[in-house]
Amino acid sequence: MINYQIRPYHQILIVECGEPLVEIPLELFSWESPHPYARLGAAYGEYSPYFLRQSVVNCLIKAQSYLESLRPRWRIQIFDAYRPVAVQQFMVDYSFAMAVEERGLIEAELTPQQRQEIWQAVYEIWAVPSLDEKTPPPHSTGAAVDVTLVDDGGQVVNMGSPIDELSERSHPDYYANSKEPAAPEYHAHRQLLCDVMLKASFQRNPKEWWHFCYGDQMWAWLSNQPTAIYGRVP
Ligand SMILES: C[C@@H](N)C(=O)N[C@H](C)C(=O)O
Ligand SMILES: [Zn+2]
Repeated sequence: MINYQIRPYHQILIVECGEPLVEIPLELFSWESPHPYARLGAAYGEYSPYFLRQSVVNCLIKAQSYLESLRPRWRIQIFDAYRPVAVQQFMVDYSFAMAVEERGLIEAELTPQQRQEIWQAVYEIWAVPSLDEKTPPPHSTGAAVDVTLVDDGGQVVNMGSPIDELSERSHPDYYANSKEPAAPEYHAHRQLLCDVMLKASFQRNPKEWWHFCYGDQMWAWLSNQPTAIYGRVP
């Protein structure tokens, strides 16, 4: 295994609590249809991407209600939630192919160094599609959710970078010290999202402004819990 694929949260023991995956009550939230990864051809099988563990859905409902108390009629937009390992693999491969194309390269002609640099960029933000039960990708546990905000006029709020961008702009505090004129606005939006999610017991991925979790290994690691309560959904 290459170094950049090892995550510190993978050392956390999983004591699976057996809670079911349930459908997110989408009427309370904003969401995209068709789902962004399904549109690319990702196959979800038995569940849709809009499923999460029961307690995670409860937290998400709390976050929505905190948001409304601060910003009436604003909505949390659910970009992605449950993701089978096969979809994780599909998106990692897609992301690699896009990164090759953006660099003006051809996959069959990549040097080992180019290949390694691109995989490193991909795995900066994507979890490895591991089938090992001790190291599940966060979304395959039904404990992770990628979200943004929609304002009272129904517009997606500008966070300064799109979800899933392979760049430093994805770092939650990227705009905290930026000189860009709109930086304070972007940072405030990211903070608002983070505040309502953390108040509802989620933790935020230190590398992505949009990824939040409750009950998985990343959450346990970030909140100093001895164990995670959700492993890969069977
Ligand atoms: C890339 C993003 N959509 C995401 O979900 N990243 C985390 C780390 C993951 O792949 O689980
Ligand atoms: Zn995520």
